[in-house]
Amino acid sequence: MTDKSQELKPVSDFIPEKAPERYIIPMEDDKHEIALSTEDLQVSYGDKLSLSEGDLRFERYKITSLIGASGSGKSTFLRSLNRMNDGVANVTGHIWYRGLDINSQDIDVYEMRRHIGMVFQRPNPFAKSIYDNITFPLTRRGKYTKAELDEIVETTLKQAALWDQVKDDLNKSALSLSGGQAQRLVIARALALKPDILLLDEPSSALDPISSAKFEDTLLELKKDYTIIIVTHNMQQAARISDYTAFMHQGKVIEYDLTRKIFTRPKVELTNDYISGNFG
Ligand SMILES: Nc1ncnc2c1ncn2[C@@H]1O[C@H](COP(=O)(O)OP(=O)(O)OP(=O)(O)O)[C@@H](O)[C@H]1O
Repeated sequence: MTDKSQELKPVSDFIPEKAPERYIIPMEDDKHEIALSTEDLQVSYGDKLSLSEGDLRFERYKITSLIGASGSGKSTFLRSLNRMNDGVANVTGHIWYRGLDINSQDIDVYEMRRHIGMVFQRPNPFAKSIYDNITFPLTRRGKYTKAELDEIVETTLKQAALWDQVKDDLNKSALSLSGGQAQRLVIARALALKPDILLLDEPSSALDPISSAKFEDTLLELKKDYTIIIVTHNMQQAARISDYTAFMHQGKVIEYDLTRKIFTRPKVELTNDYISGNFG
């Protein structure tokens, strides 16, 4: 397998030649870096087109929320961004990341996923110790000393705001953690691969309000170093944590703007209807 990461250009060097005009992030100055962008993205499950006109640009070190009613295509969009729909759906169009179209056939998908990590709705720790949950994906593909692994475990658990709670129990089974702790462990596991971008699919829907609030604090802390794209049904959450929000409806991005604009003065009536609770 070729190591495509060799060819990745610094994000700052990359300005898509053919940037989709329709949903370009509303830039208020010219200091915005684009971490990832999609162009003409379409996703079909069999004959059914579930995502079209998915042209978005995601800004680096920001949180972007994807909101919309059930079945509007949010997860379909998100999962396509790191090729989780391979073998499940037909995904056409381009996903630009550091100058590469990562939707093309010759991409090393596993390597790409080290750069673009994903956390699912239900925390899915492995039936292993807390320590091994973080180190297992690393040692499968590379060589690390014990000291290096110790360091990674401590750093990522601190980043995910879990270290203080588990530092004396690293050999305990991850299955003994609470839902909120397990979700933070899964985040730590994703961070251990040092991704650029974190894709989160309704990551706090299974959490109680206190765990969810802590989780939001963790995300706000993480955005200093990571670009985060999150699917959420919780509009208060989108309004609290995200810089940008895309509203989706029936497989299309209807409106994409700064979060404060989407939630205070959306341009499209349908967006207004959705955020006012008139449907969904
Ligand atoms: N694996 C699949 N096979 C067939 N159809 C699918 C599959 N996954 C999603 N779909 C269809 O694609 C459309 C979009 O679904 P998707 O899960 O992306 O929506 P969503 O906005 O994330 O919904 P929710 O908020 O309920 O998770 C739906 O009509 C759904 O039935």
